[in-house]
Amino acid sequence: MIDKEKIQAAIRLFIEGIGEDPNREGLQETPERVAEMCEEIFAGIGQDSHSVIKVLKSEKYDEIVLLKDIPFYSMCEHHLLPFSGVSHVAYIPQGNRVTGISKLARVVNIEARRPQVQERLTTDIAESIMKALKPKGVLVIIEAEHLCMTMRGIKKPGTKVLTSVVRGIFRDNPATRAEVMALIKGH
Ligand SMILES: Nc1nc2c(ncn2[C@@H]2O[C@H](COP(=O)(O)OP(=O)(O)OP(=O)(O)O)[C@@H](O)[C@H]2O)c(=O)[nH]1
Ligand SMILES: [Zn+2]
Repeated sequence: MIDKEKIQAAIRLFIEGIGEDPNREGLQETPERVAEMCEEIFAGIGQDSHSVIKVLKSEKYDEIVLLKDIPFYSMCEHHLLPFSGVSHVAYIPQGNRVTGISKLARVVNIEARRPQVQERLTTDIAESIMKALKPKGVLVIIEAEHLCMTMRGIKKPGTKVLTSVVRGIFRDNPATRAEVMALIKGH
């Protein structure tokens, strides 16, 4: 649960810490705004993403399902700066255990809306789907740009970080993996 009062007190101190005046007109309501914002951007803390996945009982399908280019925003846990980009999520159902496509994007949102590192975000999305659907395989790829690498520090704008987590048949069968990679690349 987000403690808005704590966040507001912290932001007031933070404003003082950077040498600004928390009572200056433009900053007066900032602690409240940041607390409101945190409720949204950290909404995934404490949520079990696998519990949003429900099996659509009437569906009969056991081929690749791919959601491509799902946009996401997350917060780097080292610097509390955003990293964002797109994720691609694919799975192959087992025993017709298909879920609603929006649920996969919901899993991405829940896992992204916490302090994160990209590797853990990628792994947690894949494991959540494995846990809920027990599919033949899962593949998650994330392409992201990290503000902590672009606006500060090493300052390399345009650098993309790619991570992939591959489970089940996508790992064991190169032809199946090649098929989904071709779909992701748009062939
Ligand atoms: N593996 C991984 N590293 C990340 C991610 N986001 C940020 N980092 C890195 O976390 C590291 C933290 O390193 P530190 O040396 O403790 O922090 P720092 O002195 O601010 O590092 P610099 O960014 O190099 O200036 C940096 O190399 C960041 O680039 C991520 O999602 N995954
Ligand atoms: Zn960072």
